[in-house]
Amino acid sequence: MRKKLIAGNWKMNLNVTDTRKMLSELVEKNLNSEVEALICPPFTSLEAASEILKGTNIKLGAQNVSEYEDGARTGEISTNMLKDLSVSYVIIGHSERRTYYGETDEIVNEKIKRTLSQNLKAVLCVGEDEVERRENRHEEVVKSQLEKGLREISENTEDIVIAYEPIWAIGTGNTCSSEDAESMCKFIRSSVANIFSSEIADNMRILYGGSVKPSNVRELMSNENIDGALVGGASLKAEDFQSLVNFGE
Ligand SMILES: O=C(CO)COP(=O)(O)O
Repeated sequence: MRKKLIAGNWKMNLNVTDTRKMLSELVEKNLNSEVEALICPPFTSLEAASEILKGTNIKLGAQNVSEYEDGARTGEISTNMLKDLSVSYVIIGHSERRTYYGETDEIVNEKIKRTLSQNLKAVLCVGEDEVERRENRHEEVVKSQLEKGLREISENTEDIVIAYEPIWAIGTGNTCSSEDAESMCKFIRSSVANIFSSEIADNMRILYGGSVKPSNVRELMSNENIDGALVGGASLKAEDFQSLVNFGE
């Protein structure tokens, strides 16, 4: 049985003071222990977050990582630097990094290899844009992202999580319907089975992301192939994140 995962991707929001405030409130909340909770703050807040989350069941993640181990890579952050701060998950290949910072499938693949090699969990983001959806090319696009992103990976596949985030649903309030999200997550599971094996696919968690809110999380999580959510805007307040983890309660 796959344990549901609710992950908050804070993106470029909440400075250290705001992080301390939010997480100090969150650790006092009653969260469903059957659901894994993950917070991915900006790099600058990781140390503060690590201190506050220590001893809790709330996991800590990063929003990106370098594909290189160390060295002359100005502005980059390494897996070792993240592990030093008790980070256990890394979001890789988010559409905003692909769109605004030119991250290719090949770079994403290198980042995943680096992340898995360091025994960190990799959350691979895939998803089509509005034109690709309109032209009914969403399965073709996502299948290609999976095949290229997961190329030449054979170890630590249990540390891979997939996040299906249709770009047209991110930050728009235009959430993918529960039926369409389930259909795509089922397609992703089938694609992963072809890349690895049915056993690996059956055990791999597949999240949905794109305007998930406390008001729609329960319906989305009721689907067989949706194992959680990757949430942006609605993850920034402790009360909202508690509601997401408790599936709208
Ligand atoms: O990009 C997302 C999470 O990674 C989704 O963002 P929103 O929840 O704000 O639509």
